[in-house]
Amino acid sequence: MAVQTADELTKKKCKPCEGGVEPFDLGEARAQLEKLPGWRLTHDNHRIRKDWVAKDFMAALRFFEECAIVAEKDGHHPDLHIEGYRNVSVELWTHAIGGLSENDFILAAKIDRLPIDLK
Ligand SMILES: C[C@H](O)[C@H](O)[C@H]1CNC2=NC(N)=NC(=O)C2=N1
Repeated sequence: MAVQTADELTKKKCKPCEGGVEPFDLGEARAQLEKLPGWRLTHDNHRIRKDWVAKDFMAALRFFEECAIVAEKDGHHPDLHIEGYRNVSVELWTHAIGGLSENDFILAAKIDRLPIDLK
């Protein structure tokens, strides 16, 4: 998969995925992450994750709601983590293929455009 800019990714819509798609290999994932500041590989390079510190608990949950709206619109869903009432992380992977697909990078780029009240 050719590397896309964050802007190019935000212009795309996630495609329904029920398997049968080859996951990104490590090289492809690393190359695409260059265009997505703050995102890193986790879970043996099968997921991508980014962390924020929200202003407070409600700001964290408002951010999660924004993420949920984008996820539902695109039909692709993040794992959402909150610890210590305001430390939030979003983790993305394509469950149907047990690894990373273009959908994960599309959603990451869209999530980066969402409003969040930071600490
Ligand atoms: C048909 C539709 O694409 C699937 O049910 C979607 C729903 N949301 C999803 N979200 C994520 N992260 N991975 C999936 O494999 C997935 N599958």
